[in-house]
Amino acid sequence: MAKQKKQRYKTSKNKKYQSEKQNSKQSHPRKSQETVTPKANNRSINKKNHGQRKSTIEVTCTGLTSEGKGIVQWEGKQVEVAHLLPGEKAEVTVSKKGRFVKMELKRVITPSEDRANRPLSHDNEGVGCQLYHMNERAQERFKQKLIDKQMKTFGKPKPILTMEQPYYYRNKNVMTFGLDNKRQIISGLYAENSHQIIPMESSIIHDPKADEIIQTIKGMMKSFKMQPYNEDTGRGFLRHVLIRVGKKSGEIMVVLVSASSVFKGKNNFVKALRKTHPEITTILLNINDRNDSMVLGNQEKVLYGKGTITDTLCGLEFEISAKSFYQINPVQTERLYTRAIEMAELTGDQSVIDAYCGIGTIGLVASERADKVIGVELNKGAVRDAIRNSKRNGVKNARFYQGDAGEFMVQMAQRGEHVDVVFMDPPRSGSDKAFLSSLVTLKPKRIVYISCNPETQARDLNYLVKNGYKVREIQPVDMFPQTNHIECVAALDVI
Ligand SMILES: C[S@@+](CC[C@H](N)C(=O)[O-])C[C@H]1O[C@@H](n2cnc3c(N)ncnc32)[C@H](O)[C@@H]1O
Repeated sequence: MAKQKKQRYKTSKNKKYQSEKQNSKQSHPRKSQETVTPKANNRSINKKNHGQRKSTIEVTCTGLTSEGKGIVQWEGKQVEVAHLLPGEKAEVTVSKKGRFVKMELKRVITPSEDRANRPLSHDNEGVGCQLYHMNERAQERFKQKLIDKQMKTFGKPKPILTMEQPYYYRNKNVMTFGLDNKRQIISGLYAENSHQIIPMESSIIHDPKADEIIQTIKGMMKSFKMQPYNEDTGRGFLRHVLIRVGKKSGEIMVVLVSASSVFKGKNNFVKALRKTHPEITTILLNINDRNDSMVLGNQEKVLYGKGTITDTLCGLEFEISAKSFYQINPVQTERLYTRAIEMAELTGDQSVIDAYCGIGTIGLVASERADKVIGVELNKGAVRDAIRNSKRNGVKNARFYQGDAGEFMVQMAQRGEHVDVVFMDPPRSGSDKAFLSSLVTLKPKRIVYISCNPETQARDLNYLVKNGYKVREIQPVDMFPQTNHIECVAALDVI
């Protein structure tokens, strides 16, 4: 049954992009035949005036930033150009505002061998994918180089675990709704560092069914007289739609994020949406009347179904609420957890902590090789999910606690508790002093540190290395192909 449901997702789009590893011998159809006489300097082609100075120039890319943007030297300045690769010659538009220079890629004249075999911008499908323009081998090299550099003081990291089919992998989509300047409803992602919505109908990393449901909702809004929310005026209803897909179970959750709890025509809307998409298993209304950049608010109403979805990971079943953290790439998550648990060298008689445990995934998967597991997590709903997941999978040796992981560790250290192995998987900001200092006081034999931000991970590893640990192994995992994000696991042993 689950297999049947999963196969429904295999639309023609899934077939559009095949792994480049399978096609590596193909020629590069995008290689331009144009020849351009090399110039010593980046030169100006034409100039327009629109209040601010804007012109088109020809440039050569000399390197990459750590975010994967091309570097161009221009008028004594180093300027970043998104989607440009080292060695490439290209036409870019330049605009200047005071001392600030902005360049946007117009046309690549001489493409690099590292360029991916796809159009520069195809219906905005690469929005949010900073490495959309790089082929798979180049992405692998780029990420390996970054992680090698970031971790060099701790030893040489292992080769990054890349994904066989690095497309349509996300199990969660969040799209923002608004009006364009013709007052037409649009859905898309915010542009970098702004709240301007870039409309997009599909993405090379989204689940195609989730993208399809979002387009259906956008199409329904007019007939239901549902207005998108306007952040400036505070008027309108629909802010975002969040979709979660159980890639193995086939279950689908739709969360309508609104600015108010008054949802006129709610029953008919739900009925019409389910009629078009009978595959949706639950629909929720989340009310977010805040002014910050958080997508979800605190209030939640279940409009249809049980309010959660279930999915299978590493052979266990997990129930997931709308607000709980759940890794977005399940294929690579299984590889990440498998490596992390291997690196922990569990023997079955150890006492294990799963810090920042979310819905309990790592701890529950590791539980069969541990004497006992203690999980700690800040998000109340996620802890509820973890306890439910423990029961659901018949795990008897795991306990989950709600609270700040740092405070929890301080209390454990004060009580002088014994811990053998600690898994820690903090948010992007990394861990804090309270957590780290109590960790070294508890002195587990082994620490396995999982992180989606190598910069804060390196900072925290540095603290642990200065306080009695040595790094034994570092394993990067490509959890986020096409983007510049990297996941990394480090195993440390007490000295
Ligand atoms: C990167 S996620 C990892 C979750 C889980 N380990 C997994 O693999 O799904 C980080 C988790 O830390 C939680 N968190 C954030 N700050 C925390 C804190 N101070 N104490 C405990 N948990 C926290 C978040 O709610 C989130 O569930």
